Amino acid sequence: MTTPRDIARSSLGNAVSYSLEAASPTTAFYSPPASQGSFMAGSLTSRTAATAKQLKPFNAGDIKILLLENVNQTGRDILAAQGYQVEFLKTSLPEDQLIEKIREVHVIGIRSKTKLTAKVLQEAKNLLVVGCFCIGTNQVDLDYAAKHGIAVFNSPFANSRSVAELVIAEIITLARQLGDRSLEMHRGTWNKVSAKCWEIRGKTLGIVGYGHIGSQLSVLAEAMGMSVIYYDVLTLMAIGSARQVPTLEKLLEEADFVTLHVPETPETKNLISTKEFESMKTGSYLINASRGTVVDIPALIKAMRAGKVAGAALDVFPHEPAANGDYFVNNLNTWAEDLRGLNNIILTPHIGGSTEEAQRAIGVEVADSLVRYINQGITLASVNLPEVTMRSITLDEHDHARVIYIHRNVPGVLRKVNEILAEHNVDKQISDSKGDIAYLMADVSDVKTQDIKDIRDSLDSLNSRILTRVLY
Ligand SMILES: NC(=O)C1=CN([C@@H]2O[C@H](COP(=O)(O)OP(=O)(O)OC[C@H]3O[C@@H](n4cnc5c(N)ncnc54)[C@H](O)[C@@H]3O)[C@@H](O)[C@H]2O)C=CC1
Ligand SMILES: O=C(O)CCC(=O)C(=O)O
Repeated sequence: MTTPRDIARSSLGNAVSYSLEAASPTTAFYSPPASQGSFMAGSLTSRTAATAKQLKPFNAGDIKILLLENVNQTGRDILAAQGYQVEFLKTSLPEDQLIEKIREVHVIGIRSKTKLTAKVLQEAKNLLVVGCFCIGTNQVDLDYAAKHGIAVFNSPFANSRSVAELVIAEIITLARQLGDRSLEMHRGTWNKVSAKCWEIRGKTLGIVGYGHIGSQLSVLAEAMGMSVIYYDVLTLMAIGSARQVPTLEKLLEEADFVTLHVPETPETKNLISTKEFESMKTGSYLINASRGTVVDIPALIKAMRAGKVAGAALDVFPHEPAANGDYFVNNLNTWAEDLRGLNNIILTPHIGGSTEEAQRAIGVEVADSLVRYINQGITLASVNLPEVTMRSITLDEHDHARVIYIHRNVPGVLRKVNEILAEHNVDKQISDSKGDIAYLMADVSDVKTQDIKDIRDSLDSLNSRILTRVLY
């Protein structure tokens, strides 16, 4: 069934199909300015596409991109170098304003705060793709997006090291009560104490979630003389001398410092609550730089007041404000003032991944993924669509077109698609599925402008269709 979104998105395609002849020879080729789109190792897009033909599903200038949450300059440059229209905002937007804006755009770039729920996405009639300029993708309804042919990309590990380094800093800061001493000095109080201040050498670090961040942290912690144990739902190879433990309870019973590096899922909601605090060693410490929902904060407050937990560092919270300002109060999270009143607690505004290095690398990685997807339909690194890639159509290949057909994964689709493509020479074709959704890409030759419209119209008429794009 054709939805308003499909009509809006294909009308972009139609509008541009007819502008094919009007495209100037230079705009038909991919040649971003050398000064743009590269940082350090450089943008993948600008490195790999030199001899590739830039496929024209549209005039690049028709593509509207909204970048929220202060996406790094590197990413903005790569997208602007393509000639897309890029609107940039430093903050995220409240839902009503987001809905207004998202109706207009083909691409949205966000970080962790912008919630792309089904309610928001259903208003996004033109949206082709979402770029999460971060690791976490829990803020996007990935399933809804896939079912409506909206690809989602993220940066799976460019900020892992930054988070791991922050956690190392926090372990020492908590062990030495540095936060409290510093606050006292700022207030003019000299308070030289050693009671309950510790070296971290020889202490046990318990890592919950031994993925990119957890395993990186494991290496750093061992280098500083800590013993590392970890708990993960998967059996994972231990790095160095680290040791996997079979249950969360076992980890909590053994660790002096517990640090959380799991994604936000229904299973990780309140993963650490009253029962888990009871299992922890008296005088141990908790660090959470994963997602705010993973810790039951009222239970943490109780455990800290009771002396069970000697210190905590929280970088993430169940409700985080959309912009910087004086927002960390009870209006946002009912327990905010209780938390602020505790001793030896480090509270940071979700800055785990906020380093120049991480943000620059993320900007390049995600912008490259977006450009590849918009211009060539390549889904490599997509988190919600099957990962499909094919070599580019080259400048020598005239009258070639790339057909992309996102469809429901039901029997008989390939036969019908190939009947439609049969009048042309299919040079290469690939198809893959992920759950209910399949992604087919075919490069066909001997295709004239009128054929492009016919191919798209025929594919659009199939009832398995989610989205058709023909790039040429
Ligand atoms: N504070 C910040 O600025 C940042 C926070 N993050 C958060 O950190 C999380 C972890 O990041 P990565 O290490 O890159 O993710 P990852 O996907 O590489 O690793 C997560 C690990 O957690 C494990 N896991 C999942 N559910 C679990 C459960 N119930 N119990 C135990 N283990 C479980 C997985 O098997 C996996 O090994 C992200 O999902 C994100 O939410 C990521 C980057 C920056
Ligand atoms: O830097 C950000 O805004 C988000 C960092 C984060 O939590 C992530 O990458 O998942």
